[in-house]
Amino acid sequence: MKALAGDDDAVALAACDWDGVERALDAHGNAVLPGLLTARQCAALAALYPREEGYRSRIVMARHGFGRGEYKYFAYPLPPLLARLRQTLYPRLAPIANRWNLRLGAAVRYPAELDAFLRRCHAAGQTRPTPLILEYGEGDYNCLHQDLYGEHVFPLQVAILLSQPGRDFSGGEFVMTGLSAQGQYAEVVALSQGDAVVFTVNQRPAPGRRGVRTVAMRHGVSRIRSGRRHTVGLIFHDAK
Ligand SMILES: O=C(O)CCC(=O)C(=O)O
Ligand SMILES: [Fe+2]
Repeated sequence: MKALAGDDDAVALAACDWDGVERALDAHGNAVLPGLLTARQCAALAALYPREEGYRSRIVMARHGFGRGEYKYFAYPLPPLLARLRQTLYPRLAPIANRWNLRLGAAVRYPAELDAFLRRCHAAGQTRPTPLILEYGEGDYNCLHQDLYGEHVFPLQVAILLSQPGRDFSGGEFVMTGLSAQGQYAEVVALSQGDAVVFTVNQRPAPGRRGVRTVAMRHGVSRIRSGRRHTVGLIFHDAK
């Protein structure tokens, strides 16, 4: 077996400025992990899209009112790189998720390891894997949404841009909105190929006039102006 520590993504994760990530998540509800994947890893993942095997379902977004474009949910076992990233990202994010719940007055606490959290999901009937790969062509977009799949929700998720902006596609920006008592705002998260964005699934705490304010977040993708854009999404809770 290839040594975990020798893999590019493990090195990239270890090199991340996790204090900076935590500060950005607290301030904005999203944070970029630059260069999480190499161009070669991105290309290898994007090349999985047209394959028949390895998936549990394919969703044509326009059929469900989700926007335009399509995506596929991976089946278990996940591609090894994605399984490893889901396993190694989770323990970095669980302490942040727990601190957020404390501030929001939510009783749920997340175990330190992904396997323990997935056992909780599976016991509640959330057994279907949620990691996914998306493909957008010219004119496609992803409506603002929240990836909630049942009672158990891990409050942070990750998306990785596999395509190179300017070369493979134009437009197609990752966007987030936040809604609170202080109004609604929108944010564009600039990503390069191989960058990951960690972002709020549902609600996040923010400083308010009287203590903590709850900000309800949604994410989506603006219209692809030209070319083709692929992303991978890592959601930590499984689906019913
Ligand atoms: O394509 C994107 O950048 C966003 C995909 C998405 O909605 C997700 O990963 O949950
Ligand atoms: Fe999503």
